[in-house]
Amino acid sequence: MEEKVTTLTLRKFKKEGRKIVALTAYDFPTAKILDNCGIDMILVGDSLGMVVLGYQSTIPVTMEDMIHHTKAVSKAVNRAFVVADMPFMSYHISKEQAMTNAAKLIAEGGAEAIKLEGGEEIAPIVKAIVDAGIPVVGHLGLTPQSVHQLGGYKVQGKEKEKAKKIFNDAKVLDQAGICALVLESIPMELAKDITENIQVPTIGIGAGPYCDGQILVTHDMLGITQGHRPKFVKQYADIEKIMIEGINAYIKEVQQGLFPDEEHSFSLEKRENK
Ligand SMILES: Nc1nc(=O)c2c([nH]1)NC[C@@H]1CN(c3ccc(C(=O)N[C@@H](CCC(=O)O)C(=O)O)cc3)CN21
Ligand SMILES: CC(C)C(=O)C(=O)O
Ligand SMILES: [Mg+2]
Repeated sequence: MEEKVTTLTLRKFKKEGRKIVALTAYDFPTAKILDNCGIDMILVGDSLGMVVLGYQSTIPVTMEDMIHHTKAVSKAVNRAFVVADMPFMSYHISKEQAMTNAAKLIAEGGAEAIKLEGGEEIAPIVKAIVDAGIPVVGHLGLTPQSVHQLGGYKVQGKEKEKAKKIFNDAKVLDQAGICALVLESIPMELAKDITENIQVPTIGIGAGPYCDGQILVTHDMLGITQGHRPKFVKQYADIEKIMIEGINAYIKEVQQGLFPDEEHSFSLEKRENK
């Protein structure tokens, strides 16, 4: 197995121009498969709410949800860098609350870093968490926890002034000590500019090819997302089709009395049955 991925590895990858490959996971088997494939970073995203809990946004996701799923993921992972999203309003009320919640995701959840959304306005909180010894990943551009303020899941930073603000936020977060920065749904030119002007690696999602790494929601790229899939997603497999085939075959065999057969049943006589 390749060496454990740490914050130092991420920095080294950026320097060497080796792309950082990231995906999301919310459960033990998925995390195990991603880790065995050699994915560099696994994010327990609050997209959990939309992808596996059936919510309309990431806003209802709680600290309890995040700890629960982070535990499952961290138990599965040997090599990848495990990052957990801080959920909506878990880092805004006070520095103390933010630090307590970050600590829970690390100590109880087993994450190695936490991610939070926002720029300059949350930089003091980022710095406090980093100073406490917890690696922090930033997240700029389309920040889904602010969906109501943004007026929908729209591309951010298209206007010159907005782009300037995002660039400045990236610089401020870099200064505050983040270990990586997620850039979501921004023009590729802006992502390139940020990537070339901060010290830590950028991880893009809908942010073009010039980022130091890429992330997607695993359910989107494997084709099991129910409902809307963002435009920036490329689908690499159709797992839903495979699931439907398997489930339909099972339904048919049970209805026709073909399953279970002798091979999958126990009997008093045949001792070799497991
Ligand atoms: N399944 C899923 N995939 C994700 O990537 C994802 C989530 N859920 N939930 C949390 C956030 C929300 N994200 C989203 C959600 C929707 C769009 C979206 O619908 N975008 C429009 C583009 C709008 C525009 O042109 O400005 C699209 O049509 O894709 C984008 C990102 C990304 N994250
Ligand atoms: C889309 C990624 C970056 C995320 O924040 C999530 O999965 O929650
Ligand atoms: Mg998120």
